[in-house]
Amino acid sequence: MNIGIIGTGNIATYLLEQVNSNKMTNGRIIAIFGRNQQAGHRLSEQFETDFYTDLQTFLKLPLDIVVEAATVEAAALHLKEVVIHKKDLVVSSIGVFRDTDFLEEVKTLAESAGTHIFLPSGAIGGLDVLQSAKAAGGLERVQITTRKSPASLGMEADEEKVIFEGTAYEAVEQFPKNVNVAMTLALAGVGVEKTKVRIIVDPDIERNTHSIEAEGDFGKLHLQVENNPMPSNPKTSLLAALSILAVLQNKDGALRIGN
Ligand SMILES: NC(=O)C1=CN([C@@H]2O[C@H](COP(=O)(O)OP(=O)(O)OC[C@H]3O[C@@H](n4cnc5c(N)ncnc54)[C@H](OP(=O)(O)O)[C@@H]3O)[C@@H](O)[C@H]2O)C=CC1
Ligand SMILES: O=C([O-])CC(=O)C(=O)O
Repeated sequence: MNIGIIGTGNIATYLLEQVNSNKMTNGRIIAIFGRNQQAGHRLSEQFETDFYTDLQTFLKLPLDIVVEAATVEAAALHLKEVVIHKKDLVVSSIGVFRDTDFLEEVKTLAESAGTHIFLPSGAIGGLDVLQSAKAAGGLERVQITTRKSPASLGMEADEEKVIFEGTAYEAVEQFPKNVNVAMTLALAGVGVEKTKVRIIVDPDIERNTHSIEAEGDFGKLHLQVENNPMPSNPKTSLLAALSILAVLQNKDGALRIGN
């Protein structure tokens, strides 16, 4: 499997280490696309991969799958092109699908190109439960409370404080680098308007903590993940990078676990 990555930051570097150096999948990252020349050339040398600043040249390579690990803005600019070039796609900046028309466009393009779009579970879990719970309708309520340190939220704070309460749609607009998880939850469950989000800054915690509650005909879900942040970007949890690695490991497997 030939893998390409969009982005030259924290998740991209982690995947290069695990895939190219530690051989944790049966594929190889043969190319990265980015705008940061310095980081791109450094990664290219360190992990024996090619670096491109021109998307069209990158997408002409024999890539089987492209992992977007950049930003919501970069995803909005580049995802459609990836699918038009008939590549499978893994999206990290899932907040981009807050624009549900854009999601429908990318999905329709993938259907006609015969490719697949993977939305990893990222820094949370429970998406299997939500999808099962709504399979016959009957999922009523979904809420996520995200608690992060001031460093993870990129702000100053001396005491615990609720800094946001609203819908997933509003949360992703205001915190595009911190609550992609709210968007993933919304897509798996009851949508961007009905998914409720609370964000708390807490100077006493070190882990990025996401608590999910859901209720419906199936019963109730309570799930809490306490994620270690990544050293090179404390906004991002290690589990988010691991979930992309797991997608790459499992994508072509004969056995599927979970719905
Ligand atoms: N789904 C989930 O659960 C989670 C998703 N995420 C999301 O994953 C994404 C990657 O995270 P992470 O690696 O930690 O972030 P980083 O900030 O470490 O890296 C982002 C990279 O994107 C690059 N970039 C920005 N704009 C563009 C562009 N227009 N074209 C090409 N490259 C661009 C940056 O380059 P430059 O140096 O030039 O700025 C940088 O290399 C983020 O959107 C993050 O919010 C994170 C955690 C959980
Ligand atoms: O990594 C996390 O804990 C969550 C995150 O940043 C996001 O969803 O964007």
